[in-house]
Order: sequence, then structure tokens, then C-alpha cells
Amino acid sequence: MTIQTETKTYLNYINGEWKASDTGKTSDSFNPSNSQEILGSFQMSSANDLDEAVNAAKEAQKTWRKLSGAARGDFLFKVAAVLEEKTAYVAEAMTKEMGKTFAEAKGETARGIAILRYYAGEGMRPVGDVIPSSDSEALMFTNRTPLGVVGVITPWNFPVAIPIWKMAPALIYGNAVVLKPASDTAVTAARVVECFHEAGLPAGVLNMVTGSGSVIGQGLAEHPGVDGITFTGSNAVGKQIGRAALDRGIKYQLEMGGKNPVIVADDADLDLAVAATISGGLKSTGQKCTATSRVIVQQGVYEKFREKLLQKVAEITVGNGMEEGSWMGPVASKNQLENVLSYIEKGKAEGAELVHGGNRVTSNGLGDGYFIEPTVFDQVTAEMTIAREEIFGPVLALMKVETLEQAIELANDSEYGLSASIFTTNIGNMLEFINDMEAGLVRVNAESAGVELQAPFGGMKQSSSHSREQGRAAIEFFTSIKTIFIKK
Ligand SMILES: NC(=O)C1=CN([C@@H]2O[C@H](COP(=O)(O)OP(=O)(O)OC[C@H]3O[C@@H](n4cnc5c(N)ncnc54)[C@H](OP(=O)(O)O)[C@@H]3O)[C@@H](O)[C@H]2O)C=CC1
Ligand SMILES: O=C(O)CCC(=O)C(=O)O
Repeated sequence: MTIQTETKTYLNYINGEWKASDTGKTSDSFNPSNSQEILGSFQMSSANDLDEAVNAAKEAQKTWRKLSGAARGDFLFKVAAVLEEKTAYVAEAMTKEMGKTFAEAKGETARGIAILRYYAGEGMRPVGDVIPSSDSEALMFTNRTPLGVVGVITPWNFPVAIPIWKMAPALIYGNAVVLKPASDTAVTAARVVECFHEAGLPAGVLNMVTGSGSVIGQGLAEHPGVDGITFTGSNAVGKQIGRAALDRGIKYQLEMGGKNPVIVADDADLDLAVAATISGGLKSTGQKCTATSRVIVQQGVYEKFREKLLQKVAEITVGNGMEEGSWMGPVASKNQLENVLSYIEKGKAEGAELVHGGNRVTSNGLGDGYFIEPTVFDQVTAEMTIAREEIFGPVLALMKVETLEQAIELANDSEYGLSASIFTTNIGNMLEFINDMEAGLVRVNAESAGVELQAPFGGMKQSSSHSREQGRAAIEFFTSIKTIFIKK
């Protein structure tokens, strides 16, 4: 029996108003902890709805860009205050739509608030350089100009932090935004946008249109009124968006997958390495682009590390993220469930040794949810599918090496290069890893996930389009440099 805990139908947000789509069609948002439970429904929009949003953004941007950075920052401070008040309301939607535990969802919401405040402050920080001109009577300097209308396409795995870390810099630098959130977390996105509305953001500066990726997402990338597009999600879709943006000659930014390694050296603090492998690999049920996936361990500590890891993994409690005792929630959707289970089957078929988990969890009333046991494979080799493809689920692959050089070579043997960690107490090992690791984030004695909002974030190789998000790096994408020369 389907339980409707809330019957609210969430609307698009266009030109400062909540509007139903002209299609008249909606889709339901289901709880992955109990697929019989519907959290709400959202608009399945059309190209007309998108046109309306882009036109509103275009018009609003003309005035928005003329405000001072401080004035735009004031709006972001207000949004942060509203989101802070609504933390439980937003975090509850997140847990009920994509499954991460309520504690993690509240943590992510707090991160969203901190990001808003960081970029609010950015409105007051210096911009540009004065460059000596070869003409002694001239003044030459650079300034930054916004792109115009920015399309923001976001995934379901960080449904608050990712939209905010794209929208907040877009807005502070004077752009208007059209957001297309992931369908799996459209209700959470609507609750975030409510905060911008309540904070009194001028009409049209931020718009949200929900609906299918192929209609609204692709439509946004191809829309003649959109001047830049920022995306986080799968590689396949990212590449399509990149191609559409390139065809139109607009700026694009893609953050995509990872196959992130952790190296455990012979001299590592094993308890620390075990705790970080579990946190980095299994928090959020492994559904982070920065999640630890390959665990590369030097042979001298392999057995000991494996034993300690398995002991701790066995203590993990799987359950509904709204319940206190749950350490790990479900995966986000039926698609995710099927995908992760199929990778587990491939791991077994290709000869990896399943040493923990590997099954769907249906006991203790979890049968209607998409729960999977935390899973550990041993004897994983470089050519196996589970060592090469992004699984995006609670699966760790243990790989044994003799030397640190072999460990780094294996860690680099991936088409991805997002995040990588090493656990070692030897400064030489640390430096070798920092120098030779092909990843946008290299972390020493710390888990592979958990980026800091004030630092650049992005990957090498197939993990990104080689730009960086967050911190001051965001200005590079969301603005263009203008070089100004003034002669008296
Ligand atoms: N790097 C990361 O952080 C993430 C990686 N992934 C990886 O991708 C896999 C699939 O996840 P999934 O949610 O399907 O990721 P997608 O890349 O399909 O979705 C990400 C966003 O793109 C939209 N989208 C989908 N198709 C198109 C399209 N043709 N044109 C433009 N936008 C589109 C989606 O909308 P809609 O939701 O309506 O389909 C969503 O808003 C995961 O298993 C994981 O491996 C997924 C999410 C985040
Ligand atoms: O590790 C993090 O905090 C961020 C992860 C992320 O950006 C992602 O999964 O898309």
C-alpha cells in the first residue's frame, strides 16, 4: 500500500512565482527507505516552461548585475539565515528522498549555509589586478564581468550542497540562474529554492524548472538564452552537455565521476586508516564522487588491515536514515540498487573474493527499501570491472601491492582522477604520493571524501572538464576577465 505522508505538489519557480508546468504533468518522489512512501510530487516541465524561466532570468540579470557585490551578498546572507531556520525541514526531505542519514543530511545543510555565507562575503573581496602599462600616462587593470544566465544541472547525491555551491557563486558574481535539479531529489531542491524566495531575492534572478534530464537538462544546455552551464553527475551525460555547450560556444563546467583510491602504506596508523576507509567509502552509502573505492594496501600490513577493516564493517548498522541507530541508509533509487547489485555480481563472476556483505537487505522491515549490505571484496586485480568503473555504492575493493611505487602506479591506473588518500607516517612517502598522484584532491592521513568549501574542488583526467569549483576558484568559471586600458 502506498503511504502518502505529504500530498504537496511542488511547483516550478519562475520569475519569483511558483507555477505549474504547462504540461499539467507531475511525477512522484519516492522514499528509498520505503518505496511505498511518497514524499511529494513535482512538475514534469516542457521546453515552454524552460523558455519562460530563461527569459525571466535574462531580464532580471540586467538589474542584478548592476547591484554592488555587497548588496548581492546581503541577499545571500538572508538566504543563509532562512536555510538555517529551516534546517530540519530541508534535511528531512533529503533523507526521505535520497536516503542519507538525517545526521548527514543536517551536516550537508549546515555546509550549504556556510557556502552561502562564504560567497556572501565574496561580494566584498577584491577583484582584478592593476597591470603596469607600457604607456606611463595610462592605467591598465582587469575587472570581472558575469556570464549572464547560467544553467545549473545537479545530481541527487548532494541535493543541497551541490546546487548551493554552484548557485551562490553564480549569483554573487552577478549572474542569473536557471536550476534543473535531479528528479530524484526535486522536493529537496524546491525546499532550498523556497529559502531564496523567502529571503526576498529579486524576481527572475533564480529560477527552478523540474522535469526529465533529456528535456529540461539537455534543453538548458542547448538554449540560446543560456550563457554558461555547470553540471555535476555521470560522465555520459556530462559529455553530452559539454558537446552541446561547445556547439553553442558557451562556457561549461563538468564535475563527473571518480574511482578514488586510498593507499595504506606499511608504516600507516592502521586504526586511522580503517576509520577513514570506512567513512570515505561507506558514508552516504558510498554515493559520493569522492568516495573511497579502491583500497590499495602494502603487503606488510595487508592481513592486519583487512582483519581490522572487516571487524569494523561488521559493526555497521543499516537502516532508515530517519532512525537514530542507522549508520548507513539505503541507496537512492531502484536504479541505484540494480546498478550496485550488478557490480557486485560482476565482482564475483570475475574472480574477486567477497569477504563481507554483497546482498540486498530485506530483514527488519527493510524489504520495501533499497538497502544493500556494506560490501568488501578481496583479491581484486586492476583489470576487474569493480576496480575500473565507478560503482557509486557501498562497495570496497581490496588490492595488495609490494611497494609504494606499485601502489601509486595502481592508484593512477584509472581513467578518473578526482580524489586520492594515503595513510603513512613517512614524509618521503607523503611527498612521493603528493607529487606523483594524478588527482585533483590529494589527501594525506585523511579520507578521500569531504571537501572544504573554501578550497578549489575538481578532478583530473575524466573526472572533470578541468575547471575547478568552490572557494575563490569559482570566479574563474562564473565570470569573464575584462582588461581595461584608460588613457588620460
Ligand atoms: N559525480 C557525481 O557526483 C555523480 C555521479 N553520478 C554517477 O552517475 C550515475 C547515474 O546517476 P544519474 O542520476 O542517472 O546521473 P545523471 O548524470 O543522469 O544525472 C545528473 C543530472 O543530469 C540530468 N540529466 C540526465 N540526463 C540528461 C541529459 N540528457 N541532458 C542534460 N541533463 C541530464 C539529471 O536529470 P534527471 O535526474 O531528471 O535525470 C540530473 O539533474 C551514478 O550511478 C553515478 O555513477 C551520479 C550523480 C552524481
Ligand atoms: O566529498 C564531498 O564532500 C563532495 C562530494 C561530491 O562533490 C560529489 O559526490 O558530487
